[in-house]
Amino acid sequence: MLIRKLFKFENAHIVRNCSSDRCRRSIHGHSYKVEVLLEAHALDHGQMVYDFGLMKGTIKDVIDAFDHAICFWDKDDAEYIRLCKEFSARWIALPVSPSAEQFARLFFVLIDAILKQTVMKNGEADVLLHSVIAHETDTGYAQAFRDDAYNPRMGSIALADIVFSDQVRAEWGDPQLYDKLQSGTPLVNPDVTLQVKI
Ligand SMILES: Nc1nc2c(c(=O)[nH]1)N=C([C@H](O)[C@H](O)COP(=O)(O)OP(=O)(O)OP(=O)(O)O)CN2
Repeated sequence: MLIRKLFKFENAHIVRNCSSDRCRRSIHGHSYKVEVLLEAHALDHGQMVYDFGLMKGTIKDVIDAFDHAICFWDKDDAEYIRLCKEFSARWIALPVSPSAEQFARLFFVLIDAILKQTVMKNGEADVLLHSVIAHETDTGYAQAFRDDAYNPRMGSIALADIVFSDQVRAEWGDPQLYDKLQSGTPLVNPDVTLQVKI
């Protein structure tokens, strides 16, 4: 069974080397919508694949980091990168270009790491990230599956190569969030008291 939760953020970028002229050499923004699809073959004690409420913890925090930020490819022109950092407190350096395709892959890698480190407390069984859909506009989206996220032919994405500005990190409920994610620190879900014996 699949469940899906939708997240939203506003973000600015340039996508170098693309065919669309407006896209490749003018900073522009999008109101992104990100669909996170989780898969399981059994249900938790609440008879859910994974409580939507739990997805509003670390998963939401990581996606929200991209809100009101500028993203740039770390291979972009050094002066452009310097100016992005100078004029925007919220910036994110990426190891890949910020196309819809790469956003879908980036979020897959980030959320996959979160789920792998999450200590589930309510009987959740084999919850896996199925795919991530990144809507760049109302009419265009990309969907990344596991094979895409870790496909070196599409560019390698390591957590250490996604760099969040100090301002982005400071605005997290837990400013150590990304350090914890990189070091494999367990992310423990809240304990649950069962009202009905099973
Ligand atoms: N496959 C992709 N194609 C394009 C991407 C992308 O990420 N993946 N990105 C862009 C630009 O960022 C552009 O801003 C969006 O392009 P487009 O869909 O053409 O935008 P419109 O606002 O013109 O959309 P309409 O709904 O068709 O008006 C370009 N291509």
